[in-house]
Amino acid sequence: MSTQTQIDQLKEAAARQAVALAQDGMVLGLGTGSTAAFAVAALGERVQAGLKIVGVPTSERTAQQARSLGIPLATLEEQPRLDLTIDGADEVEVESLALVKGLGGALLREKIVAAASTRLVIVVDAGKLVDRLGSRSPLPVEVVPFGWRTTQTRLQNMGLRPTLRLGTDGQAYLSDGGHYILDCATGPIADPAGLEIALATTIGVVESGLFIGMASQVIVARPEGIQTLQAGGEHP
Ligand SMILES: O=C(CO)[C@H](O)[C@H](O)COP(=O)(O)O
Repeated sequence: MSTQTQIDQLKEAAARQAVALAQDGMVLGLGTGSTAAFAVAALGERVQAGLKIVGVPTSERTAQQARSLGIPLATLEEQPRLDLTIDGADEVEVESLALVKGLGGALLREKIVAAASTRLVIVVDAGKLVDRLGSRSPLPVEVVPFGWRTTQTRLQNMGLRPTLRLGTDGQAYLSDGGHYILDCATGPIADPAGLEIALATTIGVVESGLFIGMASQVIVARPEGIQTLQAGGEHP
């Protein structure tokens, strides 16, 4: 079996554990990415078996998958409070459960949905765990297309190394919101909360992939078993 197949099996098992938290009557945020897709698939099975929930998708991609599985969907306007969101992440800082998200391109909608959720449960494989955010992944920053090079220069002046994300067609990648993404090499980030505030007040920036103080629980797929990290300490 290839390593990738093994990682996928572990991610699927961890995603199923997250989906086991869903209960009748809940409004659920549906994340985006390959791990979140395993969770949506498992949720689809539970809905087909009779679970009564409503999902709020974080991307057009996830909405399409959920619809194909018969998961009832709502907008945030229809369901402004969510009980639980299940999503993936690109990096998890072990001590704080701060996250980098957005390599899948859905960071803005993911952050809006996460902020409306009572609980945000993140599912990752162990390779995503880091001591400091920025150690293994670039930090995606969603920006307005108009004047994006001036925004890029502002980010460079903050010490980041931003590169415009391209789509498979070689053109600038467009998020569901019609924005560009600048993937910023940062190196280990000493003060993620400070950087998030600095980015939020940078002209041209729509949102950053820093999710600080949002995750309530991280379910980690490890070859030796599934581990749950809770905000405030590991779960037995
Ligand atoms: O933030 C995301 C999408 O915007 C994804 O959750 C993140 O990129 C992880 O994706 P994957 O599970 O495919 O590794």
